[in-house]
Amino acid sequence: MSLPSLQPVSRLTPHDSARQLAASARWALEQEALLSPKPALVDQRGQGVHSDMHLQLMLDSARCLEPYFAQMAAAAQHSDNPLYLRARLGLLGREAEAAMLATTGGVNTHRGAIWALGLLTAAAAQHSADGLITRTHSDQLLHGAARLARLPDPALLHQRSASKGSTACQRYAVSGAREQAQQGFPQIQQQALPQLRSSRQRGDSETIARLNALLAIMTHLSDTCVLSRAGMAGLRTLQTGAQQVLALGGCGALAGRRALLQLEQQLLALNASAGGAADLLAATLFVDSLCADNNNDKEQ
Ligand SMILES: CC(C)(COP(=O)(O)OP(=O)(O)OC[C@H]1O[C@@H](n2cnc3c(N)ncnc32)[C@H](O)[C@@H]1O)[C@@H](O)C(=O)NCCC(=O)NCCS
Ligand SMILES: Nc1ncnc2c1ncn2[C@@H]1O[C@H](COP(=O)(O)OP(=O)(O)OP(=O)(O)O)[C@@H](O)[C@H]1O
Repeated sequence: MSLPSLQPVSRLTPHDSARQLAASARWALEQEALLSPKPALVDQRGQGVHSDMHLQLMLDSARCLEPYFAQMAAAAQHSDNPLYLRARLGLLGREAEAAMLATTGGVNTHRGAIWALGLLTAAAAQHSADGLITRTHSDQLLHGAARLARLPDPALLHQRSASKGSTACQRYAVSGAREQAQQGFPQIQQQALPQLRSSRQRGDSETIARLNALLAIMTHLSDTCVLSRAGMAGLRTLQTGAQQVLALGGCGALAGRRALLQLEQQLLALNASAGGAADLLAATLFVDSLCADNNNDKEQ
């Protein structure tokens, strides 16, 4: 499952580049699902705490979302009215959620990921004028997605149904998936990308670098998946445990790996898993694969 290689730009039509961005978004979701061992999440070892999910379901879900990401990219290429584009993305995002639920038999495999990757795909497409995917800086891409996320979604002006995420945000007075995007994905910018790149630089394998990036996200994220299932005590356990793994040298060090497995046991006991952090890791891999400021030499 290798990263769809970026074609020589002169051969790309706008249609091709929208498809290529969508392929990269799907690739990022697949890489996140396959990455192992992720504490208490679905991975190649098993289901973690998710009795209703398994690896093949995550991969099927990623595949069914690809055409929606392509439509989001195409919408961004063809619209010069930001308000119209935001409305269109909301529509496509909800269609993508419906397709996901139809594919998985009603299981929420990727709701948060559709939101983050949808916005990032659209922002990347805005940088692909005339069909050329311009290699941009990650800050620019994250800020572009944030600008879109801050625009009003007309479908939500009059009614917004309560979600697990919004209920957790209110109950614990924290910000959730919506604010994470509106603020320019601070956990991607400040924790995940720097950790991914510093791990690579010190010679960690790509798998270890990605696991360390996931843990870096966990150290600061107010993950509403964890809050909904295990409350503030569960979130503290996650954040402290992730900090501990990184302080012990990360997942590539023996002490760090032991701490990671210990964290997993704690999360399993709490029935908690960091789905929001997993979504942001997929978004991180997508941004990293597109941006000129990466330093990766990927082993696939
Ligand atoms: C914004 C969304 C994610 C709503 O999120 P909300 O916080 O209300 O909670 P909900 O329980 O529906 O989903 C939250 C999901 O986000 C992820 N998540 C949890 N915590 C966080 C966090 N702090 N940061 C980022 N992601 C998180 C998890 O995967 C979780 O399952 C989304 O459902 C939405 O509004 N979709 C509409 C479609 C749309 O506008 N799309 C446009 C761009 S594609
Ligand atoms: N590898 C993964 N394993 C599990 N969840 C993941 C993974 N990658 C991303 N996620 C995210 O985690 C979320 C699922 O978490 P969770 O099961 O707590 O949510 P829910 O369906 O809203 O709640 P519940 O299962 O309690 O009804 C999905 O929206 C998905 O985006």
